[in-house]
Amino acid sequence: MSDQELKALRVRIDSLDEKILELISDRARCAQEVARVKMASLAEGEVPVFYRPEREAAVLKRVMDRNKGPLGNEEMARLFREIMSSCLALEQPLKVAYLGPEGTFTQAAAMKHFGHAVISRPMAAIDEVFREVAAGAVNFGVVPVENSTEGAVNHTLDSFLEHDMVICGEVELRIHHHLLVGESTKTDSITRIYSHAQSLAQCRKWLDAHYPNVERVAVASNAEAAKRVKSEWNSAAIAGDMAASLYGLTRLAEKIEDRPDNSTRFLMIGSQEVPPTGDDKTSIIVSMSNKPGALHELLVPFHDNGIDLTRIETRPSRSGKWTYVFFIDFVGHHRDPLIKAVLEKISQDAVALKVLGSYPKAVL
Ligand SMILES: O=C(O)C(=O)C[C@]1(C(=O)O)C=C[C@@H](O)C=C1
Repeated sequence: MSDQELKALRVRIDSLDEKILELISDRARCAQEVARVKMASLAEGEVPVFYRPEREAAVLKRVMDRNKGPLGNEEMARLFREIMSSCLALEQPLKVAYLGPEGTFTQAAAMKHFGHAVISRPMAAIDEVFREVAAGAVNFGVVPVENSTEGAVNHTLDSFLEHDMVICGEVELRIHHHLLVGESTKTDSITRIYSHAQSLAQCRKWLDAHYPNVERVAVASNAEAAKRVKSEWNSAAIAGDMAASLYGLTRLAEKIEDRPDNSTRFLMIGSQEVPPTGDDKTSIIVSMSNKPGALHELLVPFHDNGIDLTRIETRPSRSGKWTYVFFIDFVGHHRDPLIKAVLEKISQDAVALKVLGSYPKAVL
């Protein structure tokens, strides 16, 4: 390519950037107008709802449907995700609590869902995220709920039994783990590997093969593991990209998770009900009386009405010895007439039924 050609292409890029800049500014002004309309149409004593997950899901889907490339759908949606995040921040800067410290996968999930224009607050434990949301100190919380290799995150499920929360979104993240070391680590003298217990479990086979005799130390989070190795010459950490760059660590080995499709699902929790989008999921908690056939009785209405169950998890109820509650996720919104009828049928047989929320299926 000649210098002349390169110059001409850059002139074109500059002119396109100017147009994009103008269009983004136009869009941002529109969002400001939306905020004004939302404020003007409030009834007496009503609180404005600026964040609209159902609309955001529709915007991202529309972008993906219309995208002709060469950028991929995910890439394009990510760019629009950030534009929308900045537009919303003009209306109302969202405060989001997540399972910290900084650099965790939960932080990455929060950014993937809300974009980077939110005010984010790391919390030391899952229960603290719930409490922060319940206290109204933040608008939303982000917590992990299940991993494709290791299963349910029980702390999260149990927290739903203790707090009244509405689930208003979900996001899935591919989890890649790396073996990380600090500048002063002597890589041939590693005697200790730190990580969160779930991550150590997700890399068990790799560790057995490569570091069979090295002590595995479970710590509160992967980011905490990364922080520790920075100052220790004989240890390594298992953590992801965010923690690696946050603490300036080097990847001794990349993508060491045992299963290449290792993913974690995260939930957005708050107090806001989300209207139907036509492509939703619902989460409920049900407790049945402790008698034979109770689970069968619970599942029949779903089967009879062709409702797609995406997950079922059992946890001790905490209100009696050997009594259990079921956490169930299924496709549909609790306001859909068919789902309404099924939930009514179940509540006739159940000891208790609580809808945790209906929310758009993860778009990104
Ligand atoms: O449509 C709205 O209600 C808006 O506030 C605009 C907008 C956007 O930028 O598209 C911004 C924030 C909402 O969460 C959804 C969409």
